[in-house]
Amino acid sequence: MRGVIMGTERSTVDGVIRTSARGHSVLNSPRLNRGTAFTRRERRELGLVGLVPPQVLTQDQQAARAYAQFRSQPDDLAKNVYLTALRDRNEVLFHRLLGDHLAEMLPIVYTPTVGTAIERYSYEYRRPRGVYLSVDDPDAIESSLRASGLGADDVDLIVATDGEAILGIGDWGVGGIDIAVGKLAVYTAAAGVDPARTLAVMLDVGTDRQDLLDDPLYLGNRHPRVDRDRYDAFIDAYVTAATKLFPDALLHWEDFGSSNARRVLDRYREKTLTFNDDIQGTGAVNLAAVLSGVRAGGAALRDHRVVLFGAGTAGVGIAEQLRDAMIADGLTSREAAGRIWAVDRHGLLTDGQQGLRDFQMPFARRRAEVADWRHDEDLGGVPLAEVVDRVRPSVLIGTSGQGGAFTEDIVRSMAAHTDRPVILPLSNPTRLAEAVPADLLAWTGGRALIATGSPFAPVETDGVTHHIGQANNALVFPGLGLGTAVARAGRITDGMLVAAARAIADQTDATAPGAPILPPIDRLRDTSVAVAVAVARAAVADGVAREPVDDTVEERVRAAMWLPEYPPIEAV
Ligand SMILES: NC(=O)C1=CN([C@@H]2O[C@H](COP(=O)(O)OP(=O)(O)OC[C@H]3O[C@@H](n4cnc5c(N)ncnc54)[C@H](O)[C@@H]3O)[C@@H](O)[C@H]2O)C=CC1
Ligand SMILES: CC(=O)C(=O)O
Ligand SMILES: [Mg+2]
Repeated sequence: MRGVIMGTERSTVDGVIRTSARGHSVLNSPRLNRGTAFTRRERRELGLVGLVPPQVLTQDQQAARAYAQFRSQPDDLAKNVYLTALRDRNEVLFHRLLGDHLAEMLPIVYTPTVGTAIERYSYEYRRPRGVYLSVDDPDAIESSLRASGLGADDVDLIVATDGEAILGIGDWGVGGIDIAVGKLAVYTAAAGVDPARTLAVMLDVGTDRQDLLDDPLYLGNRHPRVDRDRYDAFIDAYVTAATKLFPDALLHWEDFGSSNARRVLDRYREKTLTFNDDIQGTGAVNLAAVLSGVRAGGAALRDHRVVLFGAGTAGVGIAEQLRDAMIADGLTSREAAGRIWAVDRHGLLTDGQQGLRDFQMPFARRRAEVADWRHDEDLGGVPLAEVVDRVRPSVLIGTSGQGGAFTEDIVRSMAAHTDRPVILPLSNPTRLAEAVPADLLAWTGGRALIATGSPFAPVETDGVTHHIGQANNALVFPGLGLGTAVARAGRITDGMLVAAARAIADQTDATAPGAPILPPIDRLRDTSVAVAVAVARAAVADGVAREPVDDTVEERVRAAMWLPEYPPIEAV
């Protein structure tokens, strides 16, 4: 725990924090501070007598007061700001509160409210969190990472973003750091990743959002995003420095623009311990939702037809994992790809289509195949409605960031040909969901099996309460990170992702009326344990584990989980 404050160590043997800090230095460190919960002895030894009010509270009392303060905030953004401030004051208490009220608070620290916090970043800014690396100062990358105070053995995980494709809301420049910070909160809440052993990194390469460039309060680099050569050199310098300083850390990439996301992952995935959440995490959670939905519907995965709307980072990541799962289910690679129809901003992906991107090509249909389908001149291709009419899909997935794109006509057309349509409007935040569950259930007579990217309340139809699963990569990445750490895996393999997906699907039984197709958020910790166990085993099977895994793996996973308790603290 060197990153906390000079002169502070947390023993790996007895868990005791030993610190030479005194007085305000202790209170101002969110990792050392426990405010009114410092005991009388601790107050005396740490020079705190007179600096905090006399009463000593338990953590339970502190948590009750903080929860009341949270509840009294006027709106969700204010709640987000409140929790951020709490995290900056007393990190253990923040995680205690989040863990106790996960279903209520996750939408505040994560999607959807984190999207608003990112849009408002330069206005709501109070204090920095994480490391801000600038493309204009590449020589400072290493020293900035060192300035975190963390040493080679101190970091398990770094979440980095360049802020270009935040959720579905686009380029928000430096404000994007809040998605990295939000993901880290989820890692800890869901899988007990020790927050002291993580870092959020903003890779500031500029922004193309003119409003931000014109805004005098904007806090990031005030220039357009740099060209590809400078970009790649900067990313390379970051990876080189991060892997040199923190050789065991998992490098997590979040919310990059689609071509950069793919290129960066492809460049480093074989060389280092790295993972793109939007491609791989989303692919895995979606696979879990489809496996669970398909199981409830009764037909084998290989017999399904999938229409995917929005073939960007997440969409193509999903298509790849579905294709691979269908291959595992007995189809050839060609047959499997043939069961997926991907639609993007110019309609169905077809070969030779203008603007088709490299990573989309494996999912482009032959033009001849759709020659007599209705084309929309303005769109420049076959629209979603026509694709659904022709294909009669049993699975419809949205990763387009286009709120309301799954219209009543489209959904009714789909539902006319399948008993249990699996419909996954995955776009975030909430207003960008391709459809809302209440409509989907109304249009399908309650038959749709639904999961959404952002949380939705249960829906009542014909006396059945339908619980809506949240198909968010939050079901995947925390357990993936934990399992990777327990097995000391050197790489993230496709096998580890499939194992995560299967473990999630096994956590729920969607056959009961109204049951969700994914495990609920309030069981996120158990889900993450199941994912971590499956991931650790898969790491061994794939030959990337440096730690053996045996029957005790679940115990080891649970033992590795950090808990939001105040550890013993001693003045030295
Ligand atoms: N539930 C989850 O776990 C996740 C959800 N997402 C959501 O998926 C959405 C997309 O995210 P990314 O793939 O990272 O972004 P992206 O920008 O890489 O992909 C979006 C794709 O949608 C396409 N598109 C835009 N307008 C369209 C239109 N009118 N019709 C059809 N396609 C259109 C774009 O051309 C692009 O290919 C976001 O809303 C994001 O929040 C992303 C990752 C995880
Ligand atoms: C959940 C997530 O990673 C996204 O919407 O980008
Ligand atoms: Mg994301």
